[in-house]
Amino acid sequence: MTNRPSDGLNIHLSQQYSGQSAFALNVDLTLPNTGVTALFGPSGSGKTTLLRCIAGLEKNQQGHIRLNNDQWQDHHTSLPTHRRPIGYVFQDAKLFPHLTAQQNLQFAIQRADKTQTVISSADVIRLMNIESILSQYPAQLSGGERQRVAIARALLIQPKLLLMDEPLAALDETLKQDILPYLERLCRSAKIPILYVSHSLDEVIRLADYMVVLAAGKVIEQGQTQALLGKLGTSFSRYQDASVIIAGTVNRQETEWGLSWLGFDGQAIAFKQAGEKIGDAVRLRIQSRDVSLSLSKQEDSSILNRLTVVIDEIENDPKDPSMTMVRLLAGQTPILAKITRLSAHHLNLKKGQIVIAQIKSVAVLS
Ligand SMILES: Nc1ncnc2c1ncn2[C@@H]1O[C@H](COP(=O)(O)OP(=O)(O)OP(=O)(O)O)[C@@H](O)[C@H]1O
Repeated sequence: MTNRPSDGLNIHLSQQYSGQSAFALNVDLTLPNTGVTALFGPSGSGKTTLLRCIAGLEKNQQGHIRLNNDQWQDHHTSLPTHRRPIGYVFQDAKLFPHLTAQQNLQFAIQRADKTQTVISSADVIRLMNIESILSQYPAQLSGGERQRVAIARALLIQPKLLLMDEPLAALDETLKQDILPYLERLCRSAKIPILYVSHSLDEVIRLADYMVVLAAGKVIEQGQTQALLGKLGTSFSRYQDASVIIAGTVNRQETEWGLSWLGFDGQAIAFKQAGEKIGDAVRLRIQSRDVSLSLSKQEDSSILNRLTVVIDEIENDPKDPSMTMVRLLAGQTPILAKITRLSAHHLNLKKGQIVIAQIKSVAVLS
């Protein structure tokens, strides 16, 4: 195989562990060179191993890794970890315990690639909101604060690629919710690609532009987050909380009722106000179990959101004979509705049919 220079992160890797686990990682991926790519998959599917290979931390890894035109590894050579321009954030913060937060950051600044500035110290401190804790030692910080310092430290290395391995996994639910907005701001503003390992569909939906799903060391699904979540027959469409993302612009507000409307693909959907203004770009999460279907607009229903949609595909749930998933298109935007097979039969639902999607509840993502 010939390797042509290309944009993005190009990973062609195999790594084998012998012994009891006998695990093999085999991936061939070209990932976007901006935005967040989530590595998703069950425990033991190889997500951490893949990150470690990219970082050059695994022995015996075979293949090539290239970011844009920089070759980190090929069949002949492999850059040692310290020469790969990466920032790495682990589950637990791994700060130096004998150094203050400020000194931990200073350590990164000294090691930084002086030829490029991804982010300034001032910006990172503001983005992670750590100004007031800089003089503290790690033991004096909460888990969430430690993790924010660890993320800042990884960025101040001025990496060309940021690797994040379940950065929220060690935090309780409240701390997770506290730190997610910082991560969101970072992910939206960073000019470098971020590879983000997570078990949590919620995190992935909020943060990732692109997704790669691993199972038993192989890539089983990949694509733009919005498109992949809106597909049938994937691991996501069979999730208990299968969801889609609707992205659009706020075009109406009724503050008296505490509601905003998101315009997308010629339609509008109401959601609970969450501080957004007219003209803001917002993404909403819609769970398939919150979508019901009717053949006509029921004006006497309490449900506000009634979208005119076309049935694109119908799939019976292979694990639950009572349920059916229906893929709908609102313009070009896919929406999934999880309904009973009996209802689908009674309504005689067919591909191409125009129906009304009634959406009960909508979560604001950003
Ligand atoms: N040093 C090692 N020696 C032998 N087997 C290993 C080694 N490191 C990882 N493995 C095996 O490789 C497989 C993949 O592990 P990995 O940690 O990459 O999975 P993961 O998807 O990140 O899992 P989790 O979500 O639980 O962190 C597992 O079966 C694991 O036991």
